[in-house]
Amino acid sequence: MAPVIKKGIKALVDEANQVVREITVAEAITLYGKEGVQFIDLRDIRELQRDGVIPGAYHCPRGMLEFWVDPDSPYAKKMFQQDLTFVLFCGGGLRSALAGRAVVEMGLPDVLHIRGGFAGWRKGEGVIAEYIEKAHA
Ligand SMILES: O=S(=O)([O-])[S-]
Repeated sequence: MAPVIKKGIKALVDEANQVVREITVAEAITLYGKEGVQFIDLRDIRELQRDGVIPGAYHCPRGMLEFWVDPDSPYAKKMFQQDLTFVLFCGGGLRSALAGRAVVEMGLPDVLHIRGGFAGWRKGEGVIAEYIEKAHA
């Protein structure tokens, strides 16, 4: 028998959106490129390769976010130890809600996420570019 899911994705995302501020694509476009604002791309690498990227966004796969944010983690990244407004996005705005909630609860002070994610950004004619593989030295 299939397990009974007591709290589904809709409830989880709705709850997350009470904790992390969701912004529209139009708001995100006005923030894009501003000093002190860093876009964070939570999508899987295959999504970047297939759909393209927002230039300047920092790629942090969803599964690594909490580990990269916590300075005490062995995987901590300097990117998240800065006083920045972090604008999270994923493919459609669901993963970024859950991710945003997690890092707000961890103590990151200034976190937003984009409603509709990359798909919404593209529809709203936000800047996108082809993904370019980084050369590894
Ligand atoms: O998390 S998602 O909205 O990209 S399916």
